[in-house]
Amino acid sequence: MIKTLVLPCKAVNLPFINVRRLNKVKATGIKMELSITRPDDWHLHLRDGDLLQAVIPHSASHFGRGIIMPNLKPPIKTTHAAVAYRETILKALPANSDFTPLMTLYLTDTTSPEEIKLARESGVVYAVKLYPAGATTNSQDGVTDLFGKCLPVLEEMVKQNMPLLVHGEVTDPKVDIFDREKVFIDTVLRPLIERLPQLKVVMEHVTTEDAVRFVESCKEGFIAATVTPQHLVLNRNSIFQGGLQPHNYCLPVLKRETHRRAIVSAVTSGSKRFFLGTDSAPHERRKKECSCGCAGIYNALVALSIYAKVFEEAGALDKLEAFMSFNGPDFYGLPRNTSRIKLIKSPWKVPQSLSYASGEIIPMFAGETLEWLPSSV
Ligand SMILES: NC(=O)N[C@@H](CC(=O)O)C(=O)O
Ligand SMILES: [Zn+2]
Ligand SMILES: [Zn+2]
Repeated sequence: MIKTLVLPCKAVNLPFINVRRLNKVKATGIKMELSITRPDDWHLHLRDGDLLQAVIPHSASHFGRGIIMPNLKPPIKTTHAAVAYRETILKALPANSDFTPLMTLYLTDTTSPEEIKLARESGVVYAVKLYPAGATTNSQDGVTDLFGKCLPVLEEMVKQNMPLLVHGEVTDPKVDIFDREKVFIDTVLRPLIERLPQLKVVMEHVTTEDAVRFVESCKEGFIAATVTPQHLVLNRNSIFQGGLQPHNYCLPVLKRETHRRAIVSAVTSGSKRFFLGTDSAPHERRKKECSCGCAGIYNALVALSIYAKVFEEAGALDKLEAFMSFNGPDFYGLPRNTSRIKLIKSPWKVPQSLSYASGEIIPMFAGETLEWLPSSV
């Protein structure tokens, strides 16, 4: 018998659901289903061109809204560009999708306070993204000196109540890659918050116990963090398991098991400071499987299944909905979604690869069987 743990749900269409499989589940009476408020993705790379067309149905089928990262080539540095990119995304959405892209601006050394006012007035830009120059994919135009170049902009962001989203790693090549998040907290984030305590900051894709402790130590409602599926289920061994695994390479790089456990404890504790941000970051296969592969894991297909598994294994399924669907909008001051989705405890196989016009994408956990199937209601 199927056991519904939460409340009744309205229909949503998820294109990759296999209805025959669903019927089989019901027929054989496999376990349970969860009904939860439709989640949002507070950290999403949708790219542009063919890749956008290929990936957008996956996110749009699961999520109500997505914070869209601005690290395109060229980056989305102005409100004008953000408005145009939003239009492109809306055009690429499947028919009948009501997915809402929440746009962001890419902070540079020369972003003006005026641009922040324009962003706020636009009504479609919800945050500004800090990429330390050289820290990650397409961050070349990022910030070289936050305190030296960006203080007037950050002060305007406080006035406009515009959150700063942070890729929290220093770029000094002398700092060990596994320590870059911790050093960033000590040398940039803590001083920033002391200087501008009213600034809202999201520490994106936290990967260490240090980051978890730091976020927990800050004032609730001002500092929060997104957490990816990969940093909840993989540790740094996964990058080297049986040979080099380019599809498990992302930034900030996966860390030790102790860090992974600290992140799991934090999110499953029920703290409001942590919320879902997949950091789904597609790259064409040849850009991952080459001598200098790109950082980024494509997890849009599997994210909800993985989050559910993590909360289930921690005995914290009752906290899953807040992490997925409440903490994010509450932090951003936006309404929670009103529609619902189901997660059904039923095995499903992740495709080996996804073909699209310019090549293929290898999804996270390609070819593996996962347990929780996101479903229409
Ligand atoms: N996370 C990643 O490894 N890559 C992201 C950039 C980012 O979020 O840092 C990308 O755009 O590919
Ligand atoms: Zn990042
Ligand atoms: Zn990202």
